[in-house]
Amino acid sequence: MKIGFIGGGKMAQALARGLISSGRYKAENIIASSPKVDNKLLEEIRKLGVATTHDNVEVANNSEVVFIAVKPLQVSKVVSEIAPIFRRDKLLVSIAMGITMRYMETLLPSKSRVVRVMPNTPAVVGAGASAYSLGAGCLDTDSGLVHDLLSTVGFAVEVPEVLIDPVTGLSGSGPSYMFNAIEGLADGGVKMGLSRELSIKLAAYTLYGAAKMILETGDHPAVLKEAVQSPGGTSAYGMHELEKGGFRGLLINAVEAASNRSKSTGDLVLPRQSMENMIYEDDHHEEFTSKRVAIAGRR
Ligand SMILES: NC(=O)C1=CN([C@@H]2O[C@H](COP(=O)(O)OP(=O)(O)OC[C@H]3O[C@@H](n4cnc5c(N)ncnc54)[C@H](OP(=O)(O)O)[C@@H]3O)[C@@H](O)[C@H]2O)C=CC1
Ligand SMILES: O=C(O)[C@@H]1CCC=N1
Repeated sequence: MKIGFIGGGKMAQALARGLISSGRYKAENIIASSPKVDNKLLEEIRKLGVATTHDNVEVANNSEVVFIAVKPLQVSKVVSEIAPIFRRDKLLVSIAMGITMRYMETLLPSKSRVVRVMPNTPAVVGAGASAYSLGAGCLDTDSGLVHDLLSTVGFAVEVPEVLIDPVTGLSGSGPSYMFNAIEGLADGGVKMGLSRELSIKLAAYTLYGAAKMILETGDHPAVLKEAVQSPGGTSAYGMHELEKGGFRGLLINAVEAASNRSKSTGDLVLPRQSMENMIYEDDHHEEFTSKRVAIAGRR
């Protein structure tokens, strides 16, 4: 199986590393591209034994599975670039936040095989969580193929595309919330006299252990929580403080806000006939935001 990555950044590296270390995919069958000649990220991916190029079409020409691993606003440009050579013997797998399959399908020849995936950064250590959706042009075997590719970096599940934005708000962005949680727990440890180093380690093992218990016992989190809280004990006192601050409500809000942000990023990229109103190649944040506001105002 020949695999290509258009974009050689953090997620492409994580996925390439997983594919290779699974032993199921060979480094010599993987190629990645990025436009800059002195690209540090591309250098990193080359260290894995992966071939690199600055030519996206070369990647597509040499791959049966082409991952689109560029930032959302660059998707239009790179998919349009490879569209002239794209055939049904190739599978396009986009990991870009917010960009719908319908949009990518409009840029490609009809009946192209397109898959949309939302992975997350723990893929770097083989503990990723990915959800994927298949486009209308996909073959019956594509679900198994994508599942096999994503399983090399962790858990993978197929979902309808309408759920990809919520997945983005939860597991796609979730690692950042949890890094903050670890930092906060460690700050508490430091406040109470533990060293910074030990506090971070204890906090990380605590999240890791709690997650492992959920996955391995299959018990509901509420059951496991009750087992920690003895009547009048320390955990009930700590939990009361968290709830006074709206702990669970804040997490719900975070997932909702991030899901909506993913959806609105997709909405920004309108069908092809409206493209002349947009500056796709400019990923400057202010430009992006003001354009979004302008589009929202036109609705
Ligand atoms: N980071 C995360 O937690 C997650 C990210 N994603 C999605 O993954 C995608 C990639 O994100 P991430 O890896 O974090 O981003 P990075 O910025 O690390 O990587 C993006 C890569 O795309 C390259 N690139 C830019 N323009 C082009 C082009 N025209 N042709 C080819 N390559 C190009 C960049 O090269 P250069 O450096 O030279 O500009 C860079 O190597 C995004 O769409 C994001 O939404 C999904 C899930 C989680
Ligand atoms: O915040 C972001 O842009 C990416 C998408 C999913 C997780 N992080």
